[in-house]
Amino acid sequence: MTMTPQEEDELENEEDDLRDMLITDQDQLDLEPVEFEQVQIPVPILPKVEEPLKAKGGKKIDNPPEDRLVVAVRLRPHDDRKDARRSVYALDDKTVVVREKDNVRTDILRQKRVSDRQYEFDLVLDEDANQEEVYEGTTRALVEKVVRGGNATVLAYGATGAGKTYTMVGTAEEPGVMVRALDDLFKEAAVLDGETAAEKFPEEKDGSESDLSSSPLSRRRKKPSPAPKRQVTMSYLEVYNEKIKDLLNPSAQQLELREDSSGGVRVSGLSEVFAQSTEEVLKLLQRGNKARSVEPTAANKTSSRSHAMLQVSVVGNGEPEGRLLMVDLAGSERASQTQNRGKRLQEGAHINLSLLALGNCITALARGGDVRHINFRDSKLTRLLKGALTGGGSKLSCVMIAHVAPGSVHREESRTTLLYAERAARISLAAAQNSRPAGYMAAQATIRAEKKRLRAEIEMMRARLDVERSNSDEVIPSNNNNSNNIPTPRIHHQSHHPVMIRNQPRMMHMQQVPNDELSDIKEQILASFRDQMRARRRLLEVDSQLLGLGMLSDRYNLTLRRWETKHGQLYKAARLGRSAKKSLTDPEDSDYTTQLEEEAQQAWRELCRIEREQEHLNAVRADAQNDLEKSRQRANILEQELSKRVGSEWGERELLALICRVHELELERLEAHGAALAREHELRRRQSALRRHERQRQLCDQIITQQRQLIEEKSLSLPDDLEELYSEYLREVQTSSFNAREPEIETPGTAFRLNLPPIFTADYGQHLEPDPLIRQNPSNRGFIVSPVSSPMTVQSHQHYAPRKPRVQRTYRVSNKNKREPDIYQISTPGSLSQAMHLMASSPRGQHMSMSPLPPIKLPTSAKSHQHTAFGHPPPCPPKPSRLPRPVATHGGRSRRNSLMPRSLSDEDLRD
Ligand SMILES: Nc1ncnc2c1ncn2[C@@H]1O[C@H](COP(=O)(O)OP(=O)(O)OP(=O)(O)O)[C@@H](O)[C@H]1O
Repeated sequence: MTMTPQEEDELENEEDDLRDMLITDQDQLDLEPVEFEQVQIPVPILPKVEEPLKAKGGKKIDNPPEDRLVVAVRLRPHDDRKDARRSVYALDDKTVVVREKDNVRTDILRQKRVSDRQYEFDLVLDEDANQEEVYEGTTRALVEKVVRGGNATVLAYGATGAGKTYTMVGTAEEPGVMVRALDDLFKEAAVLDGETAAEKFPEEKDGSESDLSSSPLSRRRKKPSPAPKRQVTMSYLEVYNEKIKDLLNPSAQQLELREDSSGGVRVSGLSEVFAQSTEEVLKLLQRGNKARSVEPTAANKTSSRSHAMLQVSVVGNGEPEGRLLMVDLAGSERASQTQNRGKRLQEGAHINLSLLALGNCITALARGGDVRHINFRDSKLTRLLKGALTGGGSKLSCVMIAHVAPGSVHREESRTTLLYAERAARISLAAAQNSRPAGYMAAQATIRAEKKRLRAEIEMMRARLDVERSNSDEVIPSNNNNSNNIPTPRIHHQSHHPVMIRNQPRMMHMQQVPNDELSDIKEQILASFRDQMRARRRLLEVDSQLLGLGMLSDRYNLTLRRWETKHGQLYKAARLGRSAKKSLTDPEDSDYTTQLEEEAQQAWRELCRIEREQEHLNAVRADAQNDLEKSRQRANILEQELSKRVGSEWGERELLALICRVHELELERLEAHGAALAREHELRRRQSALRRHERQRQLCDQIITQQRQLIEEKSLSLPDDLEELYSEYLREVQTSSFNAREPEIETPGTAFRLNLPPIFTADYGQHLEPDPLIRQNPSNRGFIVSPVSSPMTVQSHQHYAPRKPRVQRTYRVSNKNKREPDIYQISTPGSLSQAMHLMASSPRGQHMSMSPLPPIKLPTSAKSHQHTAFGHPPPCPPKPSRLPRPVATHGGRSRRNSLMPRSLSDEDLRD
């Protein structure tokens, strides 16, 4: 879908507003803003609003769909005394309108905003809607699902003071959704228990029971069931300033989130209580609400400063556990509006940031993003809601109730809320539940659809053949290999020849049919089938290519995700925004940042290329689809013509059998293609999982290496078990990486017993040179010296030759034992740890402790090729045969810096 410039402008404005509203004083709080990504928002044409509109209430969302997030909007009562004008109206039970300020219409510079904006939702509840109507309209239908083992979520969203807590908690006289839902859960559970009991013990219904009301509830009342009952448990927590508090046990310590192996999140230590009755639940809720962080603000006298989550589970009676999550989100707020200062302002910033994180997830989900790549980790709120927004692998119903205050002073907040809700309405829960990439699903869907169509056609032809056969005494032999038992004629491959079937007398009969006519139609039909096949194959090929591109883009998206996680903003936004104007790379950046930046830029370029390619392939696909449809229609017309023109039943039957066979073969081919696609997809998926594990392993190695260096630097002693663990780790690495060609290298276990050894990475065996060049530079006597406790200092660089798969590292070593320190340079294609290993394994080196220095500043031109030895592994590891190259020097001096060394002789090391 492309947007007009006007629509783009409008979208830009809306997103700016959204951002402006949700981000409070970032500088003051030193919190990084989260950028919104551009999304396409359709701008509907607004019917003229002449009069304040009469809004509707009391409607309900029938049968809330499980495949997408359902959004309802509730308008809170408008207070005419405080604000005479309204800006939001409910047009009908599905539409809300935000009216622009009157003076905006005359403002030429803001022309793009002059039109009023109309928003469509699943349900709109105006200010006349009472608590019961809201509950009935949004949540009632979910309760039954939950009792039967389903999962459902209700989210209350809106600006501060818009009425979220009123809807969810309510008052004693007008209880809200939470209380009503629990009340109904108890009732439903009792009804179902009664039904189950009646099914299990039917005799109890006989006799005196016969006059009872047929209502299951009354049966349950009159005859208590001996069957096991469903039980309702509840837990209630709040997320306040990124801290989780148990509202049913407020004195408990702050709670932590734990992730299980399947990626699900749970709150460890959260109390879960069994509730027996609505009264009991009310008491528990009241107790929890008292413990909730509520403070008066300028916008709301009882402003909830936290997100509250009530989770109710129904267990027992052999049904799977049903769960209903009800969330009263804290209200988004503008710092200017609330006039908050200090603690309140900081609370507001936390609230806004978590809501922004939720907004980002919603945007990504609404765009159909792969769940695996959506960043739910940005806030506790999004981590807790991940399952609710993605289904967590099970069927889910999710309703968002967006709250809006209709007064004109709240216009901007209302617009933001509706924009947010509109985006949420696009979340497809079915897509989100599916962790498979869209490309694969699309390819398999095409195959499925084609197979279905072919099967239907085969069926149809078989039916026609049966009819024809019953009219004749002819028996067409069937092919035993034919899985569909379609009568199969023996076919001559030259299609213009009449088809041969076994029965000779009938052959004689067939030859009496005007052959030219028959052949001509047959030719045309076969040609149209050939066209169909060609178009279908092109379609499948394109799908396959799109699938490949999809997987590739997943890979590059992963890189961007890393960048985004590091910078806390979307890469696209950063590129398009201010920061991109100067440059994404900064000369002050660390090597890791620079490398990540380069990788992200590369990934971005690739993604742009992939997008172009995808566009092209989609056009090809559309053509192929078109061709397929056309040739199908042609074949239909020809078939009809055949029935009319071919007088011989034989001719038609023969042709039908032939087409049947062609279809059947095509069906088999499609099945094979589908299976191959599934295999290919599985292979790619595993490769991608392997890549992820490899990346995790590399990160672990880096972390361990740096930690070991820190331990050495600070001369820390370690507990025995940790030491043992580390030795085991080294043994593991060694076993998997030592090269049998290098028997002279001592095992780390013996060489490093005295000094805590640095890590060497898994590429040790491949890169290590048995005899590295070691040189000393006498001209740099003033080189940095290490602390007294660690007389030898090693500093390292990896020099990457651009576009060459060769890496050369240079290590500088200073020895403070002598009066004037010597500077050595060790050049080896191995890692620093390998160089240190060599040093340590020499008689003198064993008594030295080594530690790295901060990176040496290199000239900017060389910067992009510089990496610390502890940074990422080389992008293209060198082949062993090409490795033994010392760093490039000019007469013993490095081109890159002047610390150029003479050779460190054996004597130096021998001491
Ligand atoms: N539909 C309604 N009918 C009657 N009163 C309402 C309604 N909605 C809100 N109110 C009243 O408005 C005030 C603010 O509502 P509420 O506390 O529910 O807002 P909120 O959205 O939860 O705000 P915050 O995010 O700051 O907690 C309350 O006094 C509440 O009783």
